[in-house]
Amino acid sequence: MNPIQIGVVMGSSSDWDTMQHAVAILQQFGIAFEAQVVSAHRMPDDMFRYAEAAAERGLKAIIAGAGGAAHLPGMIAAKTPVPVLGVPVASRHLQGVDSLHSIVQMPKGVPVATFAIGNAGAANAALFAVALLANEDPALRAQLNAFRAEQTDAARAMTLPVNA
Ligand SMILES: Nc1c(C(=O)O)ncn1[C@@H]1O[C@H](COP(=O)(O)O)[C@@H](O)[C@H]1O
Repeated sequence: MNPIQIGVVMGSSSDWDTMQHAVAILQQFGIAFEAQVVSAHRMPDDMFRYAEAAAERGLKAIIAGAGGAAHLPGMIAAKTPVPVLGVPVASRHLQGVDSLHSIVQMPKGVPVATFAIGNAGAANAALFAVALLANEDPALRAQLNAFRAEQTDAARAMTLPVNA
């Protein structure tokens, strides 16, 4: 079996609706990944252990999704040199603006690559992880190029009611 390359973590199982879009992309590209709930707030010791072990375990990137006071991506980034891709999950009361601000406003020196709120952000975080891996993997690069070409064809084929 291929060693796990990408870790997907989220603060709660309630984030799955969003984070499944990251997982779907990783599956589509055949990336070996793991997905689990790890909360900085509710299970800080587990979160520290996960982050501390990530580099040695060979993870190439960690996609971390959380909502509200979304400290998970930043706290993981504080404990590992492995690149952390943060996904703001839409929150019930503030629609994810709180999540976005919590993730994006990291202090200088501890970066988290921050994506858009919600499903598209989750998918893009996974595509970004694929792009990172593709730097060292020509077959994966070809797969990514094919994905992009399909997307271009689909956009070119778009029609509008006014032209029908
Ligand atoms: N932001 C965090 C963290 C964290 O950052 O450690 N742990 C849980 N949460 C978030 O709390 C929200 C509500 O969680 P529940 O639905 O379990 O109450 C979720 O979006 C989760 O990411």
